[in-house]
Parts: sequence; C-alpha cells; structure tokens
Amino acid sequence: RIRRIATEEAFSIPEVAEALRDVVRGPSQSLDRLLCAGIYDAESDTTGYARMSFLDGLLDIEGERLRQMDEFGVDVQLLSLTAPGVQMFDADTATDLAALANDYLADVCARRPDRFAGLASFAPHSPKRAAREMERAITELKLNGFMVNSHTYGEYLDDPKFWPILETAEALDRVLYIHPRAASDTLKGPLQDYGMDSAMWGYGVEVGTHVVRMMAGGVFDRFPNLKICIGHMGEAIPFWIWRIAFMNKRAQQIGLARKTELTMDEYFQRNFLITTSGVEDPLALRYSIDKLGVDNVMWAIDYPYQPTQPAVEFMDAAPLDAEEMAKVYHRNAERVFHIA
Ligand SMILES: COc1cc(C(=O)O)cc(C(=O)O)c1
Ligand SMILES: [Mn+2]
Repeated sequence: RIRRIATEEAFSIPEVAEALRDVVRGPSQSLDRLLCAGIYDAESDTTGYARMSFLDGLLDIEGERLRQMDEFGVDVQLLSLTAPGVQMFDADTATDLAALANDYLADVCARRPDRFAGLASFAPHSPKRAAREMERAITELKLNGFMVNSHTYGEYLDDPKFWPILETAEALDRVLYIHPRAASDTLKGPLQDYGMDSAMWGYGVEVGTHVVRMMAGGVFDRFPNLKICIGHMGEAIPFWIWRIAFMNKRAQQIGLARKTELTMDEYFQRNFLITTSGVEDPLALRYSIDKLGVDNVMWAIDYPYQPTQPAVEFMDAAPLDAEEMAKVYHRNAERVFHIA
C-alpha cells in the first residue's frame, strides 16, 4: 500500500504540561489560556475543553498513538511540540524547555526512525539562543525542521529582531512550520466568544495575519530561499491569495505598502508549503493542488486533535491521480522534511 506520512502531529512532555498548568493558574491574559486550562488544568476548567481530554494523547508516543498508526496504516508521524509550545514562558524557561523537548523528540526519532520524525522547538523571544538551538537540532539531534506557534508575546516574524531565526532556517535549508495558537492580545478582540478562540476560527486568523505580514513586510526578499509551511489547507490563504496580491499591488502603487521584489502570490508560490491538517475537504484539497502545485501540498492528521481514521479515509478517497496521491501522502514530506 501507499506510504503515509502525517506532517502536523502534536506531542508534549510532562515538564511543558506542568509549566503550562502554572501559566494558566497565573495572571496571563493570553487567549490561549482557555484551551490550555482545559488541557493542562482540567480540574479548574470552566470552558468544557477538558471534556476533550487531549492530554493523554499528547503525552503518549509509542502506546496508543503507535497502535492507531499501525491500525490505520500511518507509516510516519512528523512530531512537533504542541501549541503554544514554549512561547508562553519567560525566555529562559522557554529556552530550557525547548531544548528538553528537542532532546526527548530526538531520542524517540532515533529509536523509531521508521515511524517518527520531528520538528524542533525554540524560544523566539531569545533569538540568538534560538538560532543556536536550531543549529543543534539539525546538526547534532538530526531533527527534520522547525516549529513555531505564530506570535510570541504579540510579536511577529516580520520584526527584524527575529531574523537570526529566519537566517538560520534558510542557511540550514530546513522548513519552518508556522503553527497556530490563539490570537495575540492586540488581535484577539471579537475572537473570545463562542469557542472562536482556537481551531474554529481564531487560529486561522492568527496564522493568516502572520503570513501576510511576512510577505508584505519583505521577509522573502531578505530570505529568498526560506521555506515556510502552514497547516489547515494554508489557513485560507490559497483561497484569498488573488485578492491579497491585487490589493497589495494597489497599496504599493499608492505608497501605503512596502515595495517588494515579487508579488504576494509569487511569494506564496515560491516560499510556502501547506498541509491538509484539520481540513478534510476534498474540494479544498483539489483547489489547493491546482492553485499551488502538487509539490507544495502534504497530508497531515493533526493528532491527537483530529481522529486518525477519518483523516486517512479522506485522503484515500481524495480526487487525485496516483502521482498526486504519492506526492501528497509521502514524496513531498520526504523531500522537504528530509525523511528517509
Ligand atoms: C493546542 O490545542 C489545539 C487544539 C486544537 C483543537 O482542535 O481544538 C487543535 C490544535 C492544532 O491544530 O494543533 C491545537
Ligand atoms: Mn495542529
């Protein structure tokens, strides 16, 4: 049967879970606190998120996770520390816990290289130490790329303070996956009700905003070979990109937007990859492949937040020819994440 590589698969470790529980018990006003309280401080949960009991699935790698991979024919999970990663901690704690998570992840991948690969975490709010951790993750830990959960304390990667991170990802030729977290304090306004804070809507708004800032901010003129991956079928950007490019061009002409060497759709085409995580819609997949090219789309489950069987059945039944199916299911991931 066809090889299946799932590319946005979340895990956690007890030390990070404990630190997040302490954050949600503290004064943080980050919108992430709703979901984090439900996952990491279940006894105090007032949202109902605790009823989805994600924590066991996050902390387990070789038990139930591997059993489901065997049952449903998932060959490899590309693992990453679940959102919001270490980005709600102070810079020192974040730096230490990222290294701890990366060591743990590297150990799992070294023991089961046939079943697991991994994206390294880092502390964006300590950019120089982050760059060093990224070097270590690739050269010593042999991990497969990098993961960041959108903003860090309300700041975005178009801010030059973070460019040592982008420079390192480009220099190492490894993909930086920008995963969601709840909207930053300046963006969260009307996203705090009806469960809109997370995967239903706010996550896409947060990452979509981040990506447009990077393209319009000229990041990809500075780092032309940097490759960014975003999940959830491209956070709606593939559907919006014509309008983003048209309006950015107009804004550049009137002097409102920064001049860029390429257009927004050219950057999205050249510097971005997307995965199908959490969007099991065959039409959206067909459109994205036709829009972005089949080499830029990869399959994902979003374990443990999405059930495995429906994600496999969705992809098995998708309207793709054999060549497209092989690329989306495993060839693209083998290429961009250096998976053997
Ligand atoms: C950090 O908590 C998460 C929650 C959900 C959700 O479906 O509620 C999805 C993701 C995700 O997409 O990774 C993460
Ligand atoms: Mn995810």
